[in-house]
Amino acid sequence: MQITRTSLSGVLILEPRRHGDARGFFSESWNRRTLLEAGLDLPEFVQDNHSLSAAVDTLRGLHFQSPPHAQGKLVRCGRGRLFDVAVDIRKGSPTYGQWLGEELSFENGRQLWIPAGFLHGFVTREPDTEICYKCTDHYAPECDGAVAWDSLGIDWGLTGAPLLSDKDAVAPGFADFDSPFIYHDDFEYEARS
Ligand SMILES: Cc1cn([C@H]2C[C@H](O)[C@@H](COP(=O)(O)OP(=O)(O)O[C@H]3O[C@@H](C)C(=O)[C@@H](O)[C@H]3O)O2)c(=O)[nH]c1=O
Repeated sequence: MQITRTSLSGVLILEPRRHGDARGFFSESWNRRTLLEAGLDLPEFVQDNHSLSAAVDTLRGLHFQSPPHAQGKLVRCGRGRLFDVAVDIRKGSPTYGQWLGEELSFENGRQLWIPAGFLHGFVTREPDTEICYKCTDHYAPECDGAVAWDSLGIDWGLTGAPLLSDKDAVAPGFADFDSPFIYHDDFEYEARS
């Protein structure tokens, strides 16, 4: 398991080992003990999500759930290829309002750990792309929120107009967004030697 820090404290790239053989590969896509041994103690996951986006340039986001149902998400791509985006919305964070994007694909098996306190969204780069993510809290529609995908200057790498949900098409811009999250400095991951 390779764990890599990113430009946003708390957001990590995880690359589980793939055991290839004549049949294909085997990979432990989630193993709490392996991560603990690597020095990473993630919160408990209570819900797994899986969605299919049929068309290229399907864009879902940018989403969050407010406390008390804030969600950390461990994201991977089950099929196809997508560009996954996290935006720091922790008030007082040195990187507040900054975003990062990572390509997650079936091919690269990469995962993105996005703690609570971030917006999350993605755009598909291949047809019939599937995303799978583990969440640290249950779906709570009353705490569900969205920020307009095009209000943060994110380079989504679109090839045409994005396909959006009705909800995402009318989401408020980041300038009008009052984040419910406060920064606290305990997001650093220290690899154990
Ligand atoms: C998110 C969610 C939706 N639903 C329902 C509500 C609705 O009828 C249908 C589709 O919901 P949405 O349009 O919100 O789905 P979607 O736009 O895919 O929402 C997801 O986007 C990505 C970027 C995230 O980070 C997720 O947390 C989630 O917000 O599924 C659930 O039953 N459970 C859930 O956990």
